[in-house]
Amino acid sequence: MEDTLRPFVPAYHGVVQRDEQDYNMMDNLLTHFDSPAIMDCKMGSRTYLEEELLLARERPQPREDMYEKMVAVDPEAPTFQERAQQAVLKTRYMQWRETLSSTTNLGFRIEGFRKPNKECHTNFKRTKSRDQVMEALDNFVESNTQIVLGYLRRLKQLRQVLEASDFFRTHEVVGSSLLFVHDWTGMTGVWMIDFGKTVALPSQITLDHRTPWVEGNREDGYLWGLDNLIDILANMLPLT
Ligand SMILES: O=P(O)(O)O[C@H]1[C@H](O)[C@@H](OP(=O)(O)O)[C@H](OP(=O)(O)O)[C@@H](OP(=O)(O)O)[C@H]1O
Ligand SMILES: Nc1ncnc2c1ncn2[C@@H]1O[C@H](COP(=O)(O)OP(=O)(O)O)[C@@H](O)[C@H]1O
Repeated sequence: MEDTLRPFVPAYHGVVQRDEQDYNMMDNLLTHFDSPAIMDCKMGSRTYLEEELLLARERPQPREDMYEKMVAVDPEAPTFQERAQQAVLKTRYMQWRETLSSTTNLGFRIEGFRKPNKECHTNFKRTKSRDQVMEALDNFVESNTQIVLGYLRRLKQLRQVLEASDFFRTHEVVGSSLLFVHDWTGMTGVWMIDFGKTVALPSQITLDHRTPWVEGNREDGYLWGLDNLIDILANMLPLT
């Protein structure tokens, strides 16, 4: 990854083997915080790669585990055929999760957060509207304006860097998260994590990450989501 993005990703220290398993070594982003609050926001308007969609068409592999996860949230969600199979395709499950949450309408969703007292909040599968998202963010920052300002500053810097980045322009970035961290001293940080589904584009394609996705254009809605996230945080500030 290029130099300009380096302050926004954990430093990577290669692969290590433990008990015949490979592990990616990277900096612990929580090191300099004191009892931090942590939030994971999954960015983008789409959470599966275009190549996953093609594969699902060529070799459909219905998933029973995803059917179970689906009915646990909404017993009415499966179609007649899915009910008969007691299984759903991964892309169908992912699309259902996207429309249920704010991924489709805002281009990001809250996956979960942990408060400094270690209380975990992970029940955001149906957190969809602007107001619902704002309420959850306000809970995370405990209505602290200084924390919101710190996050806004950092997110605006990240947006500037991403808009000018050749790496970003030439990669489809799907399922990647922003990790938000703050503590009682008022220190804040935001980093990009989880690049498991970040793929280089063919040389003739570049993305602006804002144009709506239609199959084939590879757009992922990352910057559109970041715009919405910045806008929502800015609207949480008291009027001056
Ligand atoms: O969040 P829930 O509803 O449980 O669904 C999960 C997440 O979407 C995972 O993405 P992430 O790891 O980014 O959170 C995804 O892994 P992938 O990133 O591999 O697609 C899982 O797919 P499977 O690993 O195939 O089950 C899927 O089951
Ligand atoms: N460099 C890091 N420093 C501290 N915590 C991290 C770091 N990377 C990931 N995490 C924590 O681990 C969680 C899962 O990370 P992620 O990269 O999404 O892994 P996975 O794809 O296995 O879910 C994040 O939400 C965050 O809380």
